[in-house]
Order: sequence, then C-alpha cells, then structure tokens
Amino acid sequence: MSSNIAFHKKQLYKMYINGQWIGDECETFINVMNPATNEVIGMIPNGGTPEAKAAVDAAHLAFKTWSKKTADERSQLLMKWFHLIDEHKVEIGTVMTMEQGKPVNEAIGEVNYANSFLSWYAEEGKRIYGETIPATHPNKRILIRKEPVGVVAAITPWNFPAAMITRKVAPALAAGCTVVVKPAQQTPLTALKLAELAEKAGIPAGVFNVVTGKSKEIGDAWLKDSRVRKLTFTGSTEVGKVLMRGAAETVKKISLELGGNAPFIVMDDADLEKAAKGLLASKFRNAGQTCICTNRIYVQERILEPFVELFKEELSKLKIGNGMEEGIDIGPLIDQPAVNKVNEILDDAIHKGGKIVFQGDKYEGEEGFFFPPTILTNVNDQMMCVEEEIFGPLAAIATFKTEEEVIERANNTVYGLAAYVFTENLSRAFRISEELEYGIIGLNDGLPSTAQAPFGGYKESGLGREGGHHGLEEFLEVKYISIGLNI
Ligand SMILES: NC(=O)c1ccc[n+]([C@@H]2O[C@H](COP(=O)([O-])OP(=O)(O)OC[C@H]3O[C@@H](n4cnc5c(N)ncnc54)[C@H](O)[C@@H]3O)[C@@H](O)[C@H]2O)c1
Ligand SMILES: O=C[C@H](O)CS(=O)(=O)O
Repeated sequence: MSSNIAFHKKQLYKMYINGQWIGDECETFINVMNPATNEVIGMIPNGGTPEAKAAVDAAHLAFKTWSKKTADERSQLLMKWFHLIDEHKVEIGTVMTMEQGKPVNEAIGEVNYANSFLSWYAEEGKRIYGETIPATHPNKRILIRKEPVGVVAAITPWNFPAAMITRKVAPALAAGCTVVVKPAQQTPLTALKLAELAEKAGIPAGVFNVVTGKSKEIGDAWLKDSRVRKLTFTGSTEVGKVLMRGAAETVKKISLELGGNAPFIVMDDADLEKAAKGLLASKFRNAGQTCICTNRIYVQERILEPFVELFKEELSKLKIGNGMEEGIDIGPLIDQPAVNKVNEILDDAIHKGGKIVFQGDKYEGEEGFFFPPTILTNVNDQMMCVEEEIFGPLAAIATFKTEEEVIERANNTVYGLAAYVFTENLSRAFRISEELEYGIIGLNDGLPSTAQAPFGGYKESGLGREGGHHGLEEFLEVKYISIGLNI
C-alpha cells in the first residue's frame, strides 16, 4: 500500500493546546523515526514545563463548561469524533505504521479498536447513575451523586499509539472531565491526528490537549499541579512506580496499566489447532510488543510434540517486512535497543539449554529494526524469557506435568496482567482460571481485549481498569448529600 500521506523529513508538526496548534517557539525538536527504515519522517516540538502548564490552564478553564454539558451533548460530540476517525482510519493507520511499525492492516485494526472506546463511552456516559439510600433517621434523606473528577493527565506508550489514548480520553470526556495527554516520543503523530479530528468534530478548546516533548519535565509539571486531579498512565511498571510516588504529593486519583508476563497454558485435553492459532495471535500481534502478549508458553508434556509441529506450521505462514507493504504480518520492533534486548534474552536461553526449533527469515530489506519470529523449546524458569517481559516475536516453550505445577509456575511472577488457558474440560477451565492471579484470562481465546470489558492487572501490572463500566468509574468522584427535613 503506498502511503497517500506525504512525510517530509523536515516537516515540523505542532502540538495541540487550548484549541491552538503551537510549537514553533520551542527551542528544540524531536525527530520521529520510521522503525522499518530508520528514516526521519517528521519532527515534533520538544515541549516542557511551559507547555505542560499551558495545557492544564486550558483544561482547567474548559472543565467549568464541559462538565456542565449534558451527557447527551458530550455523547454527540464524541460520536462526531468517532465518525471522523472512522472516515480517516486508513490515513491514521498509515501514520501509525510509519511511526510505530505495525503492518498497516493491523494499524487500521487498532484505529477501529481505539474508536470502539469512543462509541462505547458515548453511550456509557449517559448511564452515570446516582442513588438514594434509605436513611435510618426519619428526617433525613440520603442522595448519592457521581461527579467528574476534574482535569486528567494521561501519559501513554508507543505500542498502541491510538488505542491507549482513546481508552483513557473517551471515558474521561464522557464523564465530564477534560484531559491533557503526553504521547510517547516515538509515536506522537497518531495522537496529533486524533487531535486534528477532535478539533474538526467541534470538541471545545481545552477539553482535549496533546503536549509533545520532554517526558519527565512534562510529567513532573503535571504531578506537581494540584489542578490535575487524576493521573492515568500506561507504560512500564518501572515508570508507573515513579509516577505513583509523584501522584502522592497532591493525592491524585491514579490508574496504572503496566507491564505483563503472560503465561499461555496448553493442557493435554486442549483443542491443539485452536491453541496453536490462539498462541499465534497472542504472541505475534504487534511483533510481540503488547502488554498482554504471551510471554511464557507452558505445554503439558504428553502433547508437546504435536503442539509444536502445529505451531511451527502456523508460524511459517507469517511474513516479516515493512508494514507498508501488502501481505506483511510482522513488522519491525520499535528501535535497536528493543532488538538488542530480545537478542540478549535469546542468547541467555540458549546458554541455559534452550533450543531454537524454528526461526523465520531475518528481514534484510531495509535499515529497520527487525527480529525474526522464533520458537524456543526446552525452556526452564531460570531463563530471562520466563522472568522478564520479552516484548518481541520470541516464543519460549516450557513443559509441565500437572495442573497444580503449572498454576504455581504461572503465578510465580510480580506481574498479573493477562494469562491464557486452553482446555476443552469446563471444570478444569474454571479451576485453573480461578487460581490464576491475573486481571485478564483468555480462556480458549488469544485476543481478549474489547471496549466492553475491564482491562487491567493484579500485582505490579497496575491499578484500576480501562474499558467497560469499570473504566468510567476511574474518572468519577462519589458525592454523598445528607438532606435534613421536617417530615
Ligand atoms: N497494561 C497495559 O495496558 C499496557 C499497554 C501498553 C504498554 N504497556 C507497557 O508499557 C511498556 C512499553 O511501553 P513504553 O516503552 O512506552 O513504556 P515507558 O514506561 O517507557 O513509557 C510510557 C510513557 O511514559 C513516558 N515516560 C517515561 N518516563 C517518564 C517520566 N519519568 N515521567 C513522565 N512520563 C514518562 C514515556 O514518554 C511514554 O509516553 C511495556 O512494559 C508494556 O508492557 C502496558
Ligand atoms: O499493549 C497493551 C494493550 O493494552 C494491548 S490491547 O490492544 O489492549 O490488547
């Protein structure tokens, strides 16, 4: 697919604050790279404290009117934004592929997924119900209201440049909050396309702001600003902990969607073809760079050989290359350090007895950051591929004997985001699902993510949920009104 978007190496994009496109005044600029070719595709303003403060000024002012709109008025504006994103999904997908690397059809799929949060919360926002509670005192009445928390600061990662923004912004705006967003430095252009369409949809100035530039400086400015009442972060657990400590200074509400280390468990009574296809989807989506990608694969001993053969057959159908080309299934990793990390993890596994039983072609086409899809067997729990988040197309297969053993090994991690179980035995499915310490369980399903369901983790994979009605609660305060009467 040829891009119908002209990327000019020296094209300077602007950030979006208070309904204005600004940035020329910044002293420095950041290059945006294409990870498939290592070429510069544009530049963004390297903003910092002044721009971070200006965005909160705008959001704080806009909150006064946006929060007073009816839920239906906000819903209509969210749907105007939804329809514009839908009309421009190929353009946005192309921008995403150019800056993040995922194949363009997968990028367009992410735009649709991102958009589903807008349509879901455009409706959900109309159902922010309060309640009355029977008072024990005859002359009192108890009224409970749910109210928007206020100005929200959102900091998002590079691996899902559209969905990780709308999964926060859609419920926040539906609840009546206003938002300042800092996208990842690697993938700001998708965020700016969303802002362009929000402006076109008529979302008022200051309601949705996108600030680009110095991550720590912008984040610190928002953490210190008491007008920011909620921080919602998606990214690594390491950074999440830093932000959690900073949010304490002004007691901000906080949501954290952090790292993962997903086990993929194949029981000996599984439908092996279904499990192989489910593993392919879960492991190699976004070249393995998703927080809920399978990280460790546990196969019950008796069916190891037939399962690995099926998996190899499925993986051999995937094609690696530049995501802008037709028929590509696996694009590049985000940068060279990411490739180096996966190589380090692979070398560690081989050093500790791991065996490569399949490796795809090493794409030599361009100067990009490619890692060939690889299957390792003879994996043990002392390897880096079991202990750390791989974030690449490396499938690490270990075996186990019993249900009790695999549950203990699967839970033996500080993470608790997603886990996958393939079995055709219903009682076993529920027994294992209920014992796994994870916020998301894919039961015979390698792709559980959807706007209707709460997405989030146990333990060091995060706090709070995104998606479903749970995701709306994250942007609401509960107000209790006690009413004294003369009855
Ligand atoms: N749980 C989820 O839903 C989810 C989704 C996507 C990615 N992730 C996780 O994110 C990680 C990969 O994404 P990443 O490399 O962008 O993560 P990252 O933590 O390095 O960066 C995430 C965001 O935080 C910003 N940031 C970094 N340091 C900061 C600081 N000191 N102050 C303020 N902002 C700061 C970055 O600029 C970026 O915008 C993986 O661990 C992955 O598992 C989790
Ligand atoms: O990387 C983490 C994202 O949340 C992945 S998903 O698209 O929501 O599954």
